[in-house]
Amino acid sequence: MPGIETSTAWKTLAAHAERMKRTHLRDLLGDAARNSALSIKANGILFDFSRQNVNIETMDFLMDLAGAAMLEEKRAAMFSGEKINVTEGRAVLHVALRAERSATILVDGVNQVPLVHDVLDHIKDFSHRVLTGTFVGATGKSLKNIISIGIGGSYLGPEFVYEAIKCVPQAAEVAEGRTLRFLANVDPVDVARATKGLNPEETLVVVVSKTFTTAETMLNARTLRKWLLDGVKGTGPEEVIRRHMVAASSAVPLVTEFGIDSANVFGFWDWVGGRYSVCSAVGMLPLSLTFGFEILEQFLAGARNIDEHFATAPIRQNIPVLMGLLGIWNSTFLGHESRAILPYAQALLRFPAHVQQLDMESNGKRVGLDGQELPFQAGEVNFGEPGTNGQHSFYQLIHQGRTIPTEFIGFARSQYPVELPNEVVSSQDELMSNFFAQPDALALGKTLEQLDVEGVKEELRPHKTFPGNRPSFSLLFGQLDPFTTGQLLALYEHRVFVQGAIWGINSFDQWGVELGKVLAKQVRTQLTASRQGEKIISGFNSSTAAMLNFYLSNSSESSGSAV
Ligand SMILES: O=P(O)(O)OC[C@H]1O[C@H](O)[C@H](O)[C@@H](O)[C@@H]1O
Repeated sequence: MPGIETSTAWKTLAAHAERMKRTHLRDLLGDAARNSALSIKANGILFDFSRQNVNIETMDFLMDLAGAAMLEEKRAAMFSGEKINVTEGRAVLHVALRAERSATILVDGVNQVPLVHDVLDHIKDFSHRVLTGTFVGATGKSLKNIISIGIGGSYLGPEFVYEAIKCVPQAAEVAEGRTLRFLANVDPVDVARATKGLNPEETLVVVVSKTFTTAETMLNARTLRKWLLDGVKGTGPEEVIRRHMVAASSAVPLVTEFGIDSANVFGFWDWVGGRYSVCSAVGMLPLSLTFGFEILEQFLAGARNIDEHFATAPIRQNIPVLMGLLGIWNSTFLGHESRAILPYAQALLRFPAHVQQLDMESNGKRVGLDGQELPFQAGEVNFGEPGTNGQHSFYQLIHQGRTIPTEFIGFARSQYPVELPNEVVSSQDELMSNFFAQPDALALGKTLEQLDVEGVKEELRPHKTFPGNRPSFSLLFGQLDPFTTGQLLALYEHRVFVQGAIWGINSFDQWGVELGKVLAKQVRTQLTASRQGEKIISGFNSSTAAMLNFYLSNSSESSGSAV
């Protein structure tokens, strides 16, 4: 099939983009009919994209592009369990992780949904036993601390959801007196941070790894196995591991080889990509052990709610489809290479980091499905911080430096309202005043003439000018709770799918992370030899060899300061 760039829809959009580059959001936003057409309400969410550099015609052309890319057919293929991850021969079924018990999704003729619910039932039962003190540590103490070891997709999603849900009062109540910490980095400092102040006798370690071979995770798992064996006395090592270590993995034989009881392995399947695995045991296990399964069920229901919307809503009214098409428009047609994710909710502080992996590992590709080099760039640089913090940090660049499409995520109600008697607004209204103001500041900007009228000194006017015309969209929800957290997760997962489908790439492999791992193996071998007295560093270019020499000669305490 010829690349999407050969389609009429693509060429029409490319020509249209040249015209749209000459329009300004100041003028576009003056058209109330346009604005109301570029805003939809669905599933309790308001999605306003009137501050994108688009008019009604642009949206028509983008719909044509979706048709030319066979977006709806590709979406149906994903939902029906076709092996759309062609380079790995796998289905892509994170939607099955939150499917209703009664649903049927076949892979190789086998319904996967009952398998999903078996594991969910197992998690429900196990977390209930831990939370009620029926399953206890080897010395009889209740397991009130959880350390979840995992990296990449086995860490970022669960951490984002943990931070979001821990701010929900009902969840905070269940988690009272409990600790959940994540250990991702192989930096020994992360081990120290994760274990600091915890009693191993009261700690359950959850090893989360799809492959159970990831170097960092396995070293951290061995490190914490030793920490447990050193710290839990009076019983044999097998009992200590059986009582204090469990796993979420799709590689059950490797887990049992490690020493973890097969009864305490919570499986998932090759059709769950790491960065799409939050709704599998990867997230559900550590989070249920902290907040209880019932709260996590609401999270799954939220994700399912958006799955249904994505699968069935007409594409013009379909939030992830619109988000994805606008992503294509901004990056491919208008040339904006980055985007900023700005949740006006402190509880979403780790959401941008999750989206970073989800989007950049999925769509940061150089070839199409057919292996041909793409004639355009795929993927964007994603970054972000909660508002208003970001405003006091990098918004300067967004307002007056580069043009970076921004994504504002806000909530109508706070979980912890603060209303001081002598303040003009509540803290939530103060926060949201910024949420509503920033998109207009970016879109409308401020002209020299306005500054003149305001009496600003002439020499300062250029410095105080805001060009405006900087696109953004706004997603507004009722309240941040487990359900809306699930909705948000699924919206962004499906947006990634839409962009990958239009670009014609495989969003579900990640060969780009392999080369560095292979080279690290070579360095590891050299470091082992050097530590055993081998004087010669070989097999590296002179730059790496010099850095290794510097590292080795400064790495013992007696070698003093490195510089
Ligand atoms: O879950 P694991 O198999 O340990 O993988 C952890 C992570 O490492 C890999 O290198 C990939 O880049 C990620 O997509 C993955 O999530």
